[in-house]
Amino acid sequence: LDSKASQKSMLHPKPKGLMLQYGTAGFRTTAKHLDHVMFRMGLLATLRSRKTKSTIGVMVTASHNPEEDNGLKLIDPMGEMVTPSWEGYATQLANAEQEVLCSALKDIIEKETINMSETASVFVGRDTRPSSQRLSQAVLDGVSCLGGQIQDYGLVTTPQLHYMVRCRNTHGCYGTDTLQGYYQKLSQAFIELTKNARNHTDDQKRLLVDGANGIGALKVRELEACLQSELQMVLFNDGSNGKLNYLCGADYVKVQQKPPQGINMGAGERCCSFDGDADRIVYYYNDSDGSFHLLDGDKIATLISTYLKELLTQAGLNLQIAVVQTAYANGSSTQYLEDIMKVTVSCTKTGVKHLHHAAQKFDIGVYFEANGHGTVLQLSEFIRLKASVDEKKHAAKLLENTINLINQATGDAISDMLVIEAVLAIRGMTVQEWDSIYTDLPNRQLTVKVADRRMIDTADAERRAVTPAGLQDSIDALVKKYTKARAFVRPSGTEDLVRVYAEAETQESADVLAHEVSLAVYHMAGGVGEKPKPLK
Ligand SMILES: CC(=O)N[C@H]1[C@@H](OP(=O)(O)O)O[C@H](CO)[C@@H](O)[C@@H]1O
Ligand SMILES: [Mg+2]
Repeated sequence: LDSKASQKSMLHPKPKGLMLQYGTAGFRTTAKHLDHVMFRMGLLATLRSRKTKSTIGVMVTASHNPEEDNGLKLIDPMGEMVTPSWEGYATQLANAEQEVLCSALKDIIEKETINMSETASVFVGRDTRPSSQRLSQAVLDGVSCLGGQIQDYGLVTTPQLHYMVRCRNTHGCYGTDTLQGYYQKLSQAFIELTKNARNHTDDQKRLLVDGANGIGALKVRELEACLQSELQMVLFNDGSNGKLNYLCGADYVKVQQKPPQGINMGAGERCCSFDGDADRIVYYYNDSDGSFHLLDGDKIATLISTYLKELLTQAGLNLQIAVVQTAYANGSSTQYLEDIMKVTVSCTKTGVKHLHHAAQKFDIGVYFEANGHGTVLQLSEFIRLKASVDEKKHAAKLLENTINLINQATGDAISDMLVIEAVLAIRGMTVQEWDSIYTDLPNRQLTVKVADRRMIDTADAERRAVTPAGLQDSIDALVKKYTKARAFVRPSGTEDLVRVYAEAETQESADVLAHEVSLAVYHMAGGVGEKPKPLK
């Protein structure tokens, strides 16, 4: 075994000195540097599979990042992200120099007392990046090198692979582990939910979809065939000529606060954007006066939690529903959920794994990052659908179908889109009505380059900077100058920079505050390069 692993690993050599870290959402860097990481993660996934006696997933993708990048995400047995202690192993294994790779492997096997004669099973998927096929081949090499069984799903969205893993390890209780099984489960639930919906006119059924020139676009096409025209999607940025994530996709729309290129929006038309691996979604529309309105993860969480809360009441179920957010959640959304909806709101660090974990603590946990990554957890365990009164029966049926529509393994742009479309149809709500539930505080996100972003340490779910000394005091003093203002800074977990967030009563104040805070970071936390310039 040893000699096989070391021989094979020679075919996937590690560039000497290259150090990478399993970050907020896995490995991510320029595709050229990833071959050895892929091979080694194939090895690691096989160990993880033996350890858990379950199927493990490996997804090759760099999500919303540029086409030239790539990356990898490891998926644990229930379809969730890999557990933190194994993220540590992933980093160790990725960084081991060639000569010590085998002993690094042995260390893990010993520490975790892994029985190498157990069978191992690994599911592999990839996005549409040009480098993904070659890199996923390296993963497969790693798996077969340690004798693991492989199922290669080829081109799938990240959440589809999470779904497959969950299906396999729950022995069919969650669904069938094929693409057809995925489309059928979602589309049946969607059709059940919407077929008797009040205002499901052709107008209401129309949705413009920006596929970010990625995998989401391909998969929307496949889904479409199963929806029996209950949803009429018009697809833009389908990858036929544009570049992946370039001037389009959910991240671009959220950060730039403007529509993607390549979409043809009529006034009031409902539009959505996926990111490059289709695990995020944001909605938006243009007013009749041409002004752009974004409905981000916070608006989505509000819509879904309000709908679920109402259904629970109608079904006579007394369950605690909570919304989990991060510091990036718009202050208006938090206020609306807590004060008007009387829903518990909890705030965690950035990164889906933190939100997912926090959401598991409630009967029903709705979690969304402001950028549109999120889902709902634990519906099925708690809802016993034994309603007797007719009205209750109806609500219970709606709940049952809603559960089937949700990908509980992870945030899923396709599933979230169908949930949102169903809720809007059931409530007979336009995108403008949804938007007007509360009004976002104007906000701005900026980034600052510093010599070492680890200089900044945060506390209180990243809302306060503990180091460098004095930085938080400066931020507090700046925030005080504006009405309804809030600002915070944190080191990114995926890029070598510091992120700055500010919100305030007017866009102008939010912009100025974000710039002032950027300057404070630049001066106090070792900024490099040009001083941050004010926004125009
Ligand atoms: C402000 C922001 O959007 N941050 C993103 C980004 O993390 P950073 O740690 O901020 O780089 O990428 C993560 C992975 O995709 C995502 O979970 C997170 O929400
Ligand atoms: Mg993504």
